[in-house]
Formats: sequence, structure tokens, C-alpha cells
Amino acid sequence: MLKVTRPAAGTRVKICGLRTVADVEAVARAGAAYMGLVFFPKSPRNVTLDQARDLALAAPMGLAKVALVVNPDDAMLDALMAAVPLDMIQLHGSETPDRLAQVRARTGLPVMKAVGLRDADDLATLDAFDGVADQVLVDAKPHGGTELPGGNGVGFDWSLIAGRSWKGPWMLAGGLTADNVAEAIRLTGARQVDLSSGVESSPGVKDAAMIAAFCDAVRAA
Ligand SMILES: O=C(O)c1ccccc1N[C@@H]1O[C@H](COP(=O)(O)O)[C@@H](O)[C@H]1O
Repeated sequence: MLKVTRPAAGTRVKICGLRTVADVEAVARAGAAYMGLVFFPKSPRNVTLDQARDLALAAPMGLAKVALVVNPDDAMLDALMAAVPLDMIQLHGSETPDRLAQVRARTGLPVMKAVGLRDADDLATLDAFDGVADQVLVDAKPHGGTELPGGNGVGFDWSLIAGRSWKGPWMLAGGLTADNVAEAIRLTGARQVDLSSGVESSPGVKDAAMIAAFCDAVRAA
């Protein structure tokens, strides 16, 4: 049976962009709270509905299964819900608060909204989703030259959110690694962290040792 290491009460980890059952096992073994499945064809972490179903069915109890989608239409949401057992939807496009409410009503799942930050002007967008989204995901705003709205391994200036609080739960993302996560937690007060690139040996290829090292670094923080 798959052994799941539960972290002590503390910061929860989401590892995003899983593509193999071995990834799911590594994430569970390391003690992450969430696993993310990417439905975005331009991403090196993209999975089909059939692949996602197999991965979701491999997840042990207690590991929350999050579907990352970018500006999904209703047909996409219906196909997703019919094929994959899920616990949460992550919206990582330019969705509005109204669209978020529609997605929640259509899927019946909690919805996390990713908001990209580069400078203080972006904080208003974050505030617009506080209390509207079930969770907000505070990520780096993608720089020009990438087709990915996230998952670029790029961070942002954490001092932008130092000392701030929101009504609902939130996660920190953007360029996190085992080497920088303790400082990120210290500066932002994050109780949940999310990453993709920082536990990969090459784009889209997760590394079990890096996943374990990241979760250990979070527990030690
Ligand atoms: O991971 C992807 O490929 C991806 C594609 C499209 C939108 C978001 C994506 N990933 C999310 O981006 C952040 C940060 O990722 P990283 O650690 O900087 O690589 C994370 O929330 C992922 O879920």
C-alpha cells in the first residue's frame, strides 16, 4: 500500500503538473496536500482526460485532486467533470469573478483563482477575488515571450504581499524551489505553497527526490 507522509500542522504543499502514476506516488509519499493536473495543450505538463482519470484514480485518500484550466468553456468543464474525479478547479486564465461563480455552479466544486503579480498595480485584481474565490493563488505574472500563463518557474517580489491578509485561504506560487521556499514563507506568511517547475529535472518531468526535498524544506521552515 502507498505510504503517505502527513506533514505536521503547518504549511500545505500543492505539486502541480503531474503526468505519471509515479508522480502521484512521489507526491503522496512526500506529504503534499494537493496534486495538480494541467489541462492546457501548450503546456509540457498537459494531460488528456483519460490520462487525468488514471492519475486521479491513483491518488490516495486525503490527496486533493486539482484541475488546472485556462479560460475553460462549458463544454470543457462538462467533459472534465464526466471523466475525472476531482476535488477543486484552478482557474489560471483571465476569468472574471462572474465567470468564476458560473464555474463553481456548473461543477459543484470549490474554485481557486490564480492572479499574477508583477507590481503593486496588480494587487487590486487579487483583492477583487478575495471572498469570491474559494481560494486565491498568488502567482507571478508571466513575462512576454511565454505562451504559458503560469508554470514558468518565475517568481515575483514577495515584499508586495508581505503583511497583507485576505478573507479567504490563499496559496503562494511562482518560481518556488526547495532552496527559496523557507524565505518565501518567512516573508509572506504563506500557509500553502504551490509549484511545478521547481521539482522538475526538465520541463514536464517531475523528479521524486526534488519533490521530497521540497516538502522537507517546507516542513523545516
Ligand atoms: O504548470 C503549467 O504548465 C501551467 C500552465 C498554465 C498555467 C499555469 C501553470 N502552472 C501553474 O503555475 C504556477 C507556478 O508554476 P512554477 O512553479 O513557477 O513553475 C503554479 O501554480 C502552477 O500550478
